[in-house]
Amino acid sequence: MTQRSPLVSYRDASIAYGREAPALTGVSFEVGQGDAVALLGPNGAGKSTLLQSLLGLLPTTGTAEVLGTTPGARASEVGYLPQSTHIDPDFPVSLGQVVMMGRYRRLGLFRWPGAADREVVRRAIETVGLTDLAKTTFGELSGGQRQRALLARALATEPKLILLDEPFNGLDRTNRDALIATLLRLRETGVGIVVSTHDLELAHEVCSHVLLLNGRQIAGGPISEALTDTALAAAFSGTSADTEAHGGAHGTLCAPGGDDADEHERARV
Ligand SMILES: Nc1ncnc2c1ncn2[C@@H]1O[C@H](COP(=O)(O)OP(=O)(O)OP(=O)(O)O)[C@@H](O)[C@H]1O
Repeated sequence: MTQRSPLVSYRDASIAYGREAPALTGVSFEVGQGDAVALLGPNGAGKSTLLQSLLGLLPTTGTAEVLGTTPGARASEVGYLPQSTHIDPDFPVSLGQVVMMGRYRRLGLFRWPGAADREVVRRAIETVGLTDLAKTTFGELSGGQRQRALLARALATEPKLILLDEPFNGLDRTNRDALIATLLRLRETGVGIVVSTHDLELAHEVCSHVLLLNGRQIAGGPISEALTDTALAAAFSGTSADTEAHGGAHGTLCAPGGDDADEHERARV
């Protein structure tokens, strides 16, 4: 893959769960270095399905390439932040150790981490702004801090591409701002991002591109062109009257940010 090749290239891709009819069809998009693509759509639209496909976990027909090859083939270079985690908060493991777990994906289980690996882990924790809490037990962190710690764990693999499944759900303003700053920094370093979200404000703040989904791709492209009220109405059929009532292009459902998670609900679609 050359430097200029896209990190992700999908052309008319369909994704199915086993032998069932495809959950998502007609997906065509690219992610270049430093691009961030917001996946928007109602519940059940196929956002998580597309992320699973990018991870190589679901059968995908059509053209589907991640890092120049079949999805899943270069899994250690793709970071993933799932909607929920299985780390038991009572398990006595520090934030730093959780992030080092991510590094083991890159090292393999049988290589002992060296100074360079510890430095990568330190930087990952610094990137998410949790250096002061590196020795704190994971269970003692707030929900938002845990989310940032898990992003640091994903960053410890030094991914070229990072996939995030609704990472902003329930975050307070401080953690939300920290996560946004982290994602913007990652974009500057050339990392590609695909993030599923219900949050239009976030899409505008973080993302360069958008895919509107509802069982199929409704629209896609640069956010300033593709995120129109018409496209939103088509994707969120049933809420189109509301959407139109708020008028204007470029995601005018966005509400100004508030100081707590409740206020963000107003910007959710
Ligand atoms: N494990 C599964 N087996 C079969 N079908 C599934 C499975 N998981 C999801 N689906 C179906 O795939 C479709 C897309 O679901 P998906 O979870 O990708 O939507 P989503 O956009 O991520 O929704 P949400 O915003 O609620 O997370 C839905 O019809 C859903 O029922």
